[in-house]
Amino acid sequence: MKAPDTMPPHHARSRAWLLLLLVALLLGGMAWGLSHVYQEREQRYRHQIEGSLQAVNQLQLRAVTDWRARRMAEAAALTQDSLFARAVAQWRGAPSSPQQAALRERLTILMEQVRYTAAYLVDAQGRLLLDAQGAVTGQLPEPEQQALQLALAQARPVVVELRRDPAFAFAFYGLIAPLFDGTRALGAVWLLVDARATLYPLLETWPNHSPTAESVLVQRSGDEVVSLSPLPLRGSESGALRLPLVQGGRDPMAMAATGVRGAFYAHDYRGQEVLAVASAVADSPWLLLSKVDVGDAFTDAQRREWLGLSLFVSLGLLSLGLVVLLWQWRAWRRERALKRELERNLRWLDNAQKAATVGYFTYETRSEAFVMSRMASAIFGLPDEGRMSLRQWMTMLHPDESVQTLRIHGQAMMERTPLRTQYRILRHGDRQERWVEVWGEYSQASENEPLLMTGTVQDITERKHTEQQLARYRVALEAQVRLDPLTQVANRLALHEAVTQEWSRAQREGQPLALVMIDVDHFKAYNDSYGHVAGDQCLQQVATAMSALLGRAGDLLARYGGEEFAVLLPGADAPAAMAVALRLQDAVRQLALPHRGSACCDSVTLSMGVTSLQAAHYPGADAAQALFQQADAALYTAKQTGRNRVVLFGADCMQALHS
Ligand SMILES: Nc1nc2c(ncn2[C@@H]2O[C@H](COP(=O)(O)OP(=O)(O)OP(=O)(O)O)[C@@H](O)[C@H]2O)c(=O)[nH]1
Repeated sequence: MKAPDTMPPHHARSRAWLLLLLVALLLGGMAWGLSHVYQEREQRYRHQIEGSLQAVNQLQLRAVTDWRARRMAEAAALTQDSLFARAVAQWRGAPSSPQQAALRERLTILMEQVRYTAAYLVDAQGRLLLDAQGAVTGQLPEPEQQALQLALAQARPVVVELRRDPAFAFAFYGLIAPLFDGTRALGAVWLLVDARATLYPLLETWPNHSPTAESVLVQRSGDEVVSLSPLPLRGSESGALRLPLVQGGRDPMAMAATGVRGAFYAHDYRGQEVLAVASAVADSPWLLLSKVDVGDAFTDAQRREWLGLSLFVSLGLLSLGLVVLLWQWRAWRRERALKRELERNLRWLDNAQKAATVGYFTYETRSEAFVMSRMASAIFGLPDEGRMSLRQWMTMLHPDESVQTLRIHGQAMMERTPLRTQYRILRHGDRQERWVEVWGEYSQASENEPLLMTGTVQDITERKHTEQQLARYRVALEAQVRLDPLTQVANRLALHEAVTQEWSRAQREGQPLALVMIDVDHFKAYNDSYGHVAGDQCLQQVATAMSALLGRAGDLLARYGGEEFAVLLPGADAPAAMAVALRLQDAVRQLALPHRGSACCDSVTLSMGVTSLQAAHYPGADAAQALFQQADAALYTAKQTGRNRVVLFGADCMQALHS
């Protein structure tokens, strides 16, 4: 099965960081771009707003200047009106009603056409003579009196600047137009303009309605600055606003009075931050101040700006959201594919575990707990909960192997070597004894991470049973291989192995080793007399009798071949071996097996050759052959010297040995 195409965790982590960095850079770039655009546009709007306020100011300035010029021109025209002057001179010389009526009419026309509030004819001393209604009495107020003298002296109209006078309920603007009859000063016409009617409306022309916009005419008066026109934002407060220049600070009126011109920012009499434009009205002491609250002026611009920006930001966020959505969607799809792959693999692994009865587990050294797969839990006879504590596991170990198992586990953990072990457990639930084989490896992701062992566990109970049966069978088989089938004593192979083994031991321990070679006398004749089957039985009886006699550990009776036997006697010196041999001979004699074919006796007899060697005197393994040769030579001598006897190897046997 193809493994899912997964990415190593550190690669996935670094990719996530890279992505985060990119997003941060993108957002940072966007923020920088936005603030840059915002600042630039704010600057542009600021200039626009300042420009538009300046334009309004200029417009109003032009209107006010024109208004003054027109007034002056009209006054000049009156001064130049020689007909009117002559009429005044005649009326002064000889006052008559028709002439007075003509003069009144002229004054009325003047008021109606040029919208003067009042027009008085005064004499050269400033006494009031006539107005549009008729004759009047009184004296020019002081400022007008001074203006009259100046006008008469200069022979041209003189302005009496806008002011309030207790005699009038309104602020008024006055002009003194001197009249001359030739070079004789006749007096003057005092023209009064109610500023409310024609001047103030000029300051209310604003292209855009702004609740905080206002224009005001101001004039410096000594150390003060005085408002000449109403301030709508002052509300109900009436009268002129007077502001000492030393306290003016950043008041726009004070700043204008001290020479600031153009657009500037200030704090007005309400304490509001305002954008103001100040300009001087030509040929007058007036200053025109137009202002608007900064907050108000910029609100609209900001609203438009924010709208633009929010559209931009919304678009940015929308595209970012779309990218994130796309990314999420792709991640979700990839995750779903991986999940499916993982589920397939887990199913496959589960099936594989079931088929192989292999479970997998993880052992966490920090929590001292095994986290196990379903199959591993089943092997340990636990419910399908997937966890087993170290203590729980230890109590399951078979008492015979628990120490060794713990030692092997501990060693693998200490040395970080692969763990390969088999041990028995006693399951708690069903009390069954099971064999398990565990393969595991310890690992540690980093210094700070806990040591972890992952591995597999397999139930090998059946395999173990089979192995044990095989072992038993093998032992039995091996025993069979070394057993003589007829007599059930050891065969020649077993004898040779025993001789080699005992010879080595005898050499190590410095002990003697004795061998007795035994031959049934005239056995051919026995077969001939009683038959081969009887011969077999005879051999069996002889073997059984001799076997019953040998009781010492290590003593071995073997059938050497045919009717020949051998007895190996570890630790027996020559006399001891002789004694055993004689007892064996006696045991067979006592069987009293009839043997009519024997030339030496009526019953079955044995001939024996005995030898005992001190192994230390024969270095080298092959020297064991000497044992056989000597025993054989002794047996040969026994046969040669009449049979039914025991001969100890000695000098008399040497000839047989050599032959
Ligand atoms: N019944 C039986 N006879 C066997 C067996 N093995 C060997 N023999 C017989 O034992 C006889 C041995 O004869 P020989 O070697 O001539 O020796 P012997 O007749 O005993 O004469 P001596 O040894 O000189 O006393 C042979 O006839 C073999 O056939 C066996 O397993 N069963």
